[in-house]
Amino acid sequence: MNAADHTPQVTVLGTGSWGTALAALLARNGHRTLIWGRDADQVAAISERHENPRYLPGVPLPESLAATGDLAAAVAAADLLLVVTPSHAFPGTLHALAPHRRPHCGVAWATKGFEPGSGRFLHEVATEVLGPEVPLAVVTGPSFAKEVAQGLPTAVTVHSDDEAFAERVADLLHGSTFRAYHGTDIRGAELGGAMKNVLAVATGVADGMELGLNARAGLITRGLNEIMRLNAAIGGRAETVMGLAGLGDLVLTCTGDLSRNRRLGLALGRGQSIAEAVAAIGQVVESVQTADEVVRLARRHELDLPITELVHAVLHETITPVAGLRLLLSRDQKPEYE
Ligand SMILES: NC(=O)C1=CN([C@@H]2O[C@H](COP(=O)(O)OP(=O)(O)OC[C@H]3O[C@@H](n4cnc5c(N)ncnc54)[C@H](OP(=O)(O)O)[C@@H]3O)[C@@H](O)[C@H]2O)C=CC1
Ligand SMILES: O=C(CO)COP(=O)(O)O
Repeated sequence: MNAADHTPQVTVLGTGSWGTALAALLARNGHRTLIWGRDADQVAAISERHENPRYLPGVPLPESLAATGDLAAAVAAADLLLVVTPSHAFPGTLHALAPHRRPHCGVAWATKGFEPGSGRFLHEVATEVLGPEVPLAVVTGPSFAKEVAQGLPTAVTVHSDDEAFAERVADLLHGSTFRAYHGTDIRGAELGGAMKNVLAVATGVADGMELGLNARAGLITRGLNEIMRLNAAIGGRAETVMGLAGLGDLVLTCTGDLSRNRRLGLALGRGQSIAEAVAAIGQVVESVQTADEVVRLARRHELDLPITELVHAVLHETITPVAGLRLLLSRDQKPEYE
């Protein structure tokens, strides 16, 4: 965004619930905003009816929000790109945008997760695909798309190795009901956003089994401990875990029924199958893939993360939720902090 002679053009990639909510926010903040989606019907609905009936039904979108199905043109027009496709589509989205990106255009993403199959952080994927000179940032924190789209108060955080870029992205998002903080711990911020999705399945399972509020609080707190330990191992900052990207998003996702990851856990705790539950949710449920990658990362660092391991085993159907929680409760007594 080096163009002093025009207001910056922001292109959001992904017409799912979060991409649409963020694009609407940017447009309402007065920025020239274009959203790209792969589904022609969704693009037409956003352009013509100012609604995304598939992902945010009933929520009016600003008329100033433009939509397109032409990825090359959408990227070529952008001074800032905001990628909001799911983690499984993230590497493909970056490869698709790379040839069309203008040299000054930084890339941010609001995707939560890791590269499937390798466990690489998304900023590592982005650096490899785009090169080390491109400013990169992650937008993360406790933020249900529906509430943001409805204009309800929300706080997020934007992290980048390039502090000025993090601040610029946060500036574009910040508004009267949307507080955007910024920081420079991209690893810790990405880790928190990914891990909370896995831990939300565990609290969902416990709540689905009606194990009570004590169990829920215990799981959230011990889950936080798992984020703290893995975060220390990967070189993230401790304060990131205690902030919006860690504790904030963990609490939201473990307790809020708008969470798809929590809802997956609730369904499993009530005896439904994973396939049934995911189909009923009808949107991306990142934990299904992220659990594999967190376990891979933890094992690489020789860390024992029992709640994460339990969710991983439940999602692979190698243990039932009931047997898994019994196993968790029967673990040896130990100090609270190691
Ligand atoms: N929803 C929320 O409240 C929040 C979500 N996030 C994160 O944002 C990311 C996106 O999630 P969200 O918007 O909620 O997901 P949704 O399930 O609401 O939407 C997913 C969107 O991604 C599109 N998509 C899927 N695969 C591809 C692909 N290969 N290329 C292009 N587009 C693709 C889908 O298109 P199609 O309809 O054609 O399948 C759909 O538009 C996730 O990582 C999530 O964790 C973060 C914070 C809040
Ligand atoms: O990341 C989110 C809120 O911050 C959305 O959580 P779910 O993907 O579980 O719905």
